[in-house]
Amino acid sequence: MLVHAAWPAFTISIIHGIQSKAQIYNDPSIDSYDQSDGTDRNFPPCPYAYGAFGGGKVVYHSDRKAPLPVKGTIPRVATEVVFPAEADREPIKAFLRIRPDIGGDGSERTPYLESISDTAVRMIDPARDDPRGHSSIPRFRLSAAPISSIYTFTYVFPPTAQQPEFFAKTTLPLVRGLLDGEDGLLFAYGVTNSGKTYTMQGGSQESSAGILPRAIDVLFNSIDGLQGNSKYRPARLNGIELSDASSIFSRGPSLDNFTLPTQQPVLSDVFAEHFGRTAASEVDHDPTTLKVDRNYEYSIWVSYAEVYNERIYDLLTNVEDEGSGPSRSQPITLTRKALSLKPAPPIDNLDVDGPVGKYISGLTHVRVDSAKEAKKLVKLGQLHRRVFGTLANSQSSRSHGIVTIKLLRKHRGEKDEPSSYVTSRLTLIDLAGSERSKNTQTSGERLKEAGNINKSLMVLGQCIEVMRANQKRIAQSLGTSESQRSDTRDVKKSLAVVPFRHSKLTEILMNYFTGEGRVTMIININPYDTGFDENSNVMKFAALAREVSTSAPTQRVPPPGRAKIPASGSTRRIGSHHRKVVLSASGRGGRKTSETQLDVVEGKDVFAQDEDIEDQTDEEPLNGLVEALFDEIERLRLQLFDSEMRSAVIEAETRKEVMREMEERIREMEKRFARRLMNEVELNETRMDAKIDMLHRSGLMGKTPSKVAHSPRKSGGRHDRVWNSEASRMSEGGVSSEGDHVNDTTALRSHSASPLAGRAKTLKKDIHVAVPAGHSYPGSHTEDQTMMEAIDPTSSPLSSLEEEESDEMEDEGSDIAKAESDEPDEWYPASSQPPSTMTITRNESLPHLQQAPSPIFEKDVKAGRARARPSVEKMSVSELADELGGLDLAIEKPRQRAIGRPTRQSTKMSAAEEEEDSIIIVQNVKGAGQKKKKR
Ligand SMILES: Nc1ncnc2c1ncn2[C@@H]1O[C@H](COP(=O)(O)OP(=O)(O)OP(=O)(O)O)[C@@H](O)[C@H]1O
Repeated sequence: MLVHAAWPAFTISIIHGIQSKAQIYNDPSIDSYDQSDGTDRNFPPCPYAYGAFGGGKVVYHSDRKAPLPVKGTIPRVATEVVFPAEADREPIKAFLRIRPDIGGDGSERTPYLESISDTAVRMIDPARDDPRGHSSIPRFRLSAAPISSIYTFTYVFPPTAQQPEFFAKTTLPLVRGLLDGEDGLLFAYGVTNSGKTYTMQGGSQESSAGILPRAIDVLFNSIDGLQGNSKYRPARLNGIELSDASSIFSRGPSLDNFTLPTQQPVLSDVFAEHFGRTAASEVDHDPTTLKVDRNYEYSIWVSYAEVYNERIYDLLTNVEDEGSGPSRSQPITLTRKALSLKPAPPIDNLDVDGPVGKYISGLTHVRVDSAKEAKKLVKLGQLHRRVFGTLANSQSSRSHGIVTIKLLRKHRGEKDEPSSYVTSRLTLIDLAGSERSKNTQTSGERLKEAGNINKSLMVLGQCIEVMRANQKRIAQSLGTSESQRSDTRDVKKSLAVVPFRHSKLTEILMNYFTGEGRVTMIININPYDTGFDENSNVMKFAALAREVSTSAPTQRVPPPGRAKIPASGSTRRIGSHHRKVVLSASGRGGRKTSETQLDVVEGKDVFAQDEDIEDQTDEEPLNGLVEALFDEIERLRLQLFDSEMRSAVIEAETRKEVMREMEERIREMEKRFARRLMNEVELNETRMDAKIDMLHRSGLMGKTPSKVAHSPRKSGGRHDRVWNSEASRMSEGGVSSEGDHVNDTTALRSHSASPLAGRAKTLKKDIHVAVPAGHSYPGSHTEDQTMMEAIDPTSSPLSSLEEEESDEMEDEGSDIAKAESDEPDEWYPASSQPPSTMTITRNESLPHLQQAPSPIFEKDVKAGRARARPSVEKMSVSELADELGGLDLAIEKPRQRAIGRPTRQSTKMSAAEEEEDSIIIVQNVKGAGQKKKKR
């Protein structure tokens, strides 16, 4: 409401507009409506509510005698008043044009946008793709835009689309409308370098003429031979005025009226260069001809304005230089005037009630009699745009270029008076790049310029958003069900005010959105070297705009009588703004030939006309608060950019650091695993040795040490040496017959056969204690100690080694370690019956071991060289061999597993099996397949 109070004139006019429409609904003659015909019910379009809604025919009935209907009741009435059908409202058309890759480096780049149909595209954030090709892994993104989105358009033009095809689909219908007396607006929206200017003007190659020169061609083709010689010219928005003979731009061909600044060397260089060169596209001629009513005579007028830094300038006026220096080194002062916007008088547009929009006061309209002239004029405007531009020698457009083609039409049979003329206009706008200031690396004057570009485009987006919301609300109030329906008059009163007045651009465009006219939007996208975020914003803008409808134009009829408006008046200067522009001219081959500094004086309301001065209400400054808010938005935007940059830097550094740490840890893990693998291999070998020892001791101890010693696998090994020394000791002392029934503790130690025994030290001890009682081995463990080592898995060297490894892995938080620890630690198959407690039964013989003669000594036994113990004799050699085979297998298993992935399971399984073979274990069976957790 604060905002409303700030713009009384504007708000009042808006309210007035709404009221004037509302009067229709309040009119007792239109007191009810009927839906009995089954058509969709719709209110006529209200230009101030900016409401377009639904489709279908609207039929209002009238009965003057009947009272105003109570909300919700729909009495049937007699008289029928037909308002513009819903079909007369049409949504803004949005065409997408994808720019081809013109990188020039020959490398094929993949666009982040792909067409999925003629009307839809999918946009996928390239940042989603990991540089290593893991596209499914999303990287950290700063962007708030969704990773992948689908956008729909009226039509999508692929990069291969050619200019003629593009023109025919997008602009030709608007040209058709212009010839029929309808208004049309087309604007190109997109970030810098996306192809807006190429689309509008064209390129330098053959057949690359843009939609503007093609539209001019089609117009002149169509009215060929029907051009009139009128004394009137277009004025304001849709009005006409008498041409003033004194006005240099009153008649065409007006190009002759322009003087090139030949006195200024640099300017003349630039102008000559520009005018002297003819691009291939300029000779293009679109042959399309549209059918027109040949009973009319036509005249075409062209104007070219630019909105730069929230000021409007005429690009079709002579460049005026004041006090330019005598030499090239001194800056040339160029002056140009900023034009003001004025509300168009109702007489200019009788199609709508109340104010219909604003026009650029004092804008030059030049009559053109041929396509060639018109194109030259546009070229001149382009040149002025360049000369006055901030980036004078850049191809980038930092202003919004607005070309308006007006067509005056008069029936041949009518008198040459204002009331006989109908004006229609087609406005083509090449908007400045929509990217944010961060990409333009601007500062000072350019920052302001970028801020103003942002502002005007932002306001355009806001207007579209508000219009869309208003239209939605009106559509809802006309809901199909009784419960949804509400009084549209109330809804319209509460509609939000569309902020057209917040920028010059939207003020100029206002009439197209609120009055009649077709609006076409071209979205230019460069999916190769333009930011994803920027293009996402462009796409969102297009998606919003597509939901807005405008009043379809109706063919205008001449007004009953036009007020005579004076052609021109005196001028006066109000204010000015100085700006420095460096201009350089380049010779052939793009070589810079001359450069000079221009002092551009941009007057605010310079040379305002008398009539304008009288009507200064329009130029009241905007509410200070609104301006301050815009400044604040810009400041916050810059702050946001700064913090985004800082975050990006921090993120990059953090990533690097984390990467370094990870690499370091992976290297350490590799080393640790290699070490562990080696340990496993060594352990397995040692375990094998222990097995062989056991076998010898159980059967043929002392008889064939040399055979074992000569085993090729173990020859010369550490174990052999131990074995030999033990064998010799045993042969010296002899093995007592009691040796068959060894002391239980001794048996436990010597046959514990745990893989832990594989450790050489332990093995030595075991072997040593196997000697008859009374012999001791220096430094040996006590029997009890050894027993505890044998039965306690945690005290074994292997277990401690595993513990150590496991702890290391867990400490590292390694996935591998976790995965391993998550696996069942020890699964005992049903047959193995896991021991829940293990007790050693003392004073029992070990028949199994005693009866197992080694196949290694089988030959000796047979040959009588070795004497088997009595108990051994009871067992056949083949039975023993079977047993051994089983033992071998039990040993082999963990060896194989150790190579793949050493686990505690494999080690303990083998240990358990060995224990079964070597000692008698009383097992308390808990159940088959029971999982024994290590921790
Ligand atoms: N469809 C196309 N085919 C071939 N070249 C193209 C096409 N669209 C654009 N280009 C080329 O891409 C470049 C940039 O295009 P253009 O100048 O039209 O971008 P822009 O959006 O107008 O940029 P700015 O907003 O800075 O003015 C130009 O060299 C132009 O010739």
